[in-house]
Amino acid sequence: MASPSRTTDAATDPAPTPAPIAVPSLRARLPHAHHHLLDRRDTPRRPAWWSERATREAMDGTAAKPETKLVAGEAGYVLEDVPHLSDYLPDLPTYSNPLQDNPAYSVVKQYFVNPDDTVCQKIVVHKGGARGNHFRRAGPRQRVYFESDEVHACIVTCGGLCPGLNTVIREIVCGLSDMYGVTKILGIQGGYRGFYACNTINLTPKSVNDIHKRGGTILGSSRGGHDTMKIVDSIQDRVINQVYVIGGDGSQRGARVIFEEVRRRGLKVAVAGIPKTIDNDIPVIDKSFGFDSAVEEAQRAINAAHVEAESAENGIGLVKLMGRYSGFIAHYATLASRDVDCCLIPESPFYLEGEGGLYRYIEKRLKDNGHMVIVVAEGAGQKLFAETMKAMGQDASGNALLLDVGLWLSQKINVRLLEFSLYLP
Ligand SMILES: Nc1ncnc2c1ncn2[C@@H]1O[C@H](COP(=O)(O)OP(=O)(O)O)[C@@H](O)[C@H]1O
Ligand SMILES: O=P(O)(O)OC[C@H]1O[C@](O)(COP(=O)(O)O)[C@@H](O)[C@@H]1O
Repeated sequence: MASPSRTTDAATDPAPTPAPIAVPSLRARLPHAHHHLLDRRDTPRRPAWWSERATREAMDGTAAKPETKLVAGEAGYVLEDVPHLSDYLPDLPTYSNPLQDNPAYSVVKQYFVNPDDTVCQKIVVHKGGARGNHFRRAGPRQRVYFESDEVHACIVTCGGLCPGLNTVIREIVCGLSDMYGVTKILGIQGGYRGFYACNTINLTPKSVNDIHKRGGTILGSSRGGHDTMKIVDSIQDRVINQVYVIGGDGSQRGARVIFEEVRRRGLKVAVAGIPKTIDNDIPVIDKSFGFDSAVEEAQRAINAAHVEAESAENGIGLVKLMGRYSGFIAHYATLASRDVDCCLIPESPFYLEGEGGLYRYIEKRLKDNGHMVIVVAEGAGQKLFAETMKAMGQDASGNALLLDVGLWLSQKINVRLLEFSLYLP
């Protein structure tokens, strides 16, 4: 996507010499927690969200087909339901929700989520059309399946980092403790392998009080190491009955197989997945946590690139942002910043040469404006150079590692600029 051109009188200036592309190194300037936005090659490999790998696997035909719990209704209504304890333990007793003792309870009209509430996949439908796919609405129910003093919960964070992980951990601990009267909450350290290979820590509202001010996850995270049997053995040995998994698509697939094993063993263990993606590429939910921070931080990088580009004749600021398979961070940061001339995202293929190509556009912007800022999402243009560079392989969780579009593009543009300088007016 290219933003509208800004016109200046730069074109009337004497022919400037092309400046090298400024790829601002903001690592030193940004708070530690945000370095990954710019270049995270030296940080633990980050995840791919379900839409990424699921899409890829669906395309390669390698996707496992888990059984989906479908409930058909009238007029084409289909509920894609969540697997639940009561599917295989039908006679479980239920209890009234302790939230009824919450001071807020009496003053709010519709306090609990109606068990039949669903969220529809498509907002826009035709009046005569089918009602389409729906999903179970999340939120507190009037009746619950655990008594407060029976609950032994655990929390694990897996896969890539995302701003807000500690806030989510804190909210689970404080919510369980203060609102549901739960006293036993374990933190599993180091991701899935922590169930069988690491220590656990007791989590209390006091111990998590300040953690939301820190980046990363206080529990640590990891890729790979999902040994379902060992994990469920550990859950059984520790008499855990609620498992909260905070993580991306890989983590949620892991949570699903844990639940399938729990079901196979007939255990009364609830497994809850809290979706994490910095990319905000999950349909149905309003916004994924961490996305706003990412966009905000990205704008700082763009701003710095703009300052550098503006200070050099024919300066180009090239900012590589996160986004393997989705350009939301790049796109939103571009729209918010107003300093970006061109935004390249994975969803929209681009090419270099010829009419409508990137080179022509760069030449025009430099002629018109004397400098420009390009934002490129990490996954943009991969097809363009995949053949000329060596494939990078996979990370420990099986996510494909991407080639560095930032480096490739800056080299390409630098070479082109040298040629371009030959025929600048
Ligand atoms: N299909 C799967 N089955 C079981 N575990 C999985 C699966 N895919 C990923 N995992 C596990 O989930 C964890 C996180 O996955 P990863 O892809 O690294 O990050 P993310 O959850 O952020 O996508 C890893 O420990 C990985 O081993
Ligand atoms: O650590 P890596 O492999 O460079 O991961 C980078 C990729 O992970 C992502 O951040 C996705 O992670 P999420 O799990 O937060 O959605 C992409 O946007 C990004 O391009």
